[in-house]
Amino acid sequence: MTVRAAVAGASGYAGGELLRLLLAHPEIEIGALTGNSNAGQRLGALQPHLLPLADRVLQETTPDVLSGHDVVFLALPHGQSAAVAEQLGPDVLVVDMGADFRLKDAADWEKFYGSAHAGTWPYGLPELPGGRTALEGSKRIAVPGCYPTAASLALVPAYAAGLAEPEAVIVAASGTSGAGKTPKPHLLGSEVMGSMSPYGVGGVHRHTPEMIQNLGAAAGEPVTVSFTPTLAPMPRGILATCSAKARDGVTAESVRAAYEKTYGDEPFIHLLPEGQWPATASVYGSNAVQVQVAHDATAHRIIAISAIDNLTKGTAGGAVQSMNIALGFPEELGLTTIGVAP
Ligand SMILES: NC(=O)C1=CN([C@@H]2O[C@H](COP(=O)(O)OP(=O)(O)OC[C@H]3O[C@@H](n4cnc5c(N)ncnc54)[C@H](OP(=O)(O)O)[C@@H]3O)[C@@H](O)[C@H]2O)C=CC1
Ligand SMILES: CC(=O)N[C@@H](CCC(=O)OP(=O)(O)O)C(=O)O
Repeated sequence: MTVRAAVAGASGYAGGELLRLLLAHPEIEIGALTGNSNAGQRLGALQPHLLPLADRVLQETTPDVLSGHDVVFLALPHGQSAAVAEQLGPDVLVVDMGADFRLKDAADWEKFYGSAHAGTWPYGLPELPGGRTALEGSKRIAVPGCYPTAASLALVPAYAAGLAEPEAVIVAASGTSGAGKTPKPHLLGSEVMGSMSPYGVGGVHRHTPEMIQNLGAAAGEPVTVSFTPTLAPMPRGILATCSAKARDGVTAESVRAAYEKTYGDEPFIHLLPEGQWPATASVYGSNAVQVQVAHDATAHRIIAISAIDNLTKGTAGGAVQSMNIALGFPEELGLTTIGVAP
């Protein structure tokens, strides 16, 4: 069954990565491609790596242009999706790659995003407990943020198994594409190259409530999260170093067993052999997630580290994986766990 998909935000990084994946998806026909300031431009001028689509011209992002598709992907800035989504019929699968529908708590949304909460859609992280069931047959999907994807996949097994105290510390490094394509002074090559720097420090980053939501659901109790993002001099990738105090009686063996049980059958999550550590280079361009976990016996902390490609599993790959589940396709269709090296 071939489905016709439109992509709003096709000129951006998330939209470009999505199109790269959709071009390799055997059941997708690519329909309308839309933009904002770049409407009227050839895609080849904006996304030169997408050769088969080079002569397609971006249209305005309007309900008329987006209607008549089976699936509509929204890769728009925060706060722009709700107005578009409400114009699309209930039979269309709408996959929002922005943040608008990720949070359950309206007060959290208002505090971190500073606007009225649009609502909550099924959350596109199938590997969470109950995650697949929530997506099956759904017509609306909220794709997670890239940092919450990495951090949640690192720590959820520990919380779901009751091994960790409800106080997580997460420090994650992201490549610059996480900030989108719109030019910003702190993203100039001369600012980023050869340097790493923190930002959004002190519990103010907007992904913090999303992590709290995911970890709290897994733990069955509120979990506090201290999250510090850092910017790394690379185009793609997130390395999330996450830790929590271990509960009494927890051992290296019980931690390892919980992660093996949780991730043993997951198609995209690779729990690395003991002694091997995740690296962003290993998941470049792939939907794979590398995870490793250790028990620090001296500090009695669980240390869980994950690596993802922020644009693939962290955005577009997660969107395609969730779409596959919603439409009843094999979950891995059009996605790869094969990276690019060196
Ligand atoms: N980059 C990443 O790693 C991740 C991104 N996301 C999310 O995906 C979404 C897109 O991000 P990203 O691709 O990085 O951002 P970009 O800045 O690279 O792209 C933004 C896209 O949205 C379009 N756009 C901008 N303003 C409007 C508007 N008012 N109406 C309609 N379209 C508009 C732009 O069109 P034009 O160029 O024509 O102006 C462009 O196509 C965001 O919500 C982001 O949070 C989620 C997870 C990770
Ligand atoms: C490096 C960098 O700036 N990263 C972005 C994360 C972008 C992202 O994936 O999240 P959303 O989908 O919620 O925008 C940031 O920290 O704001």
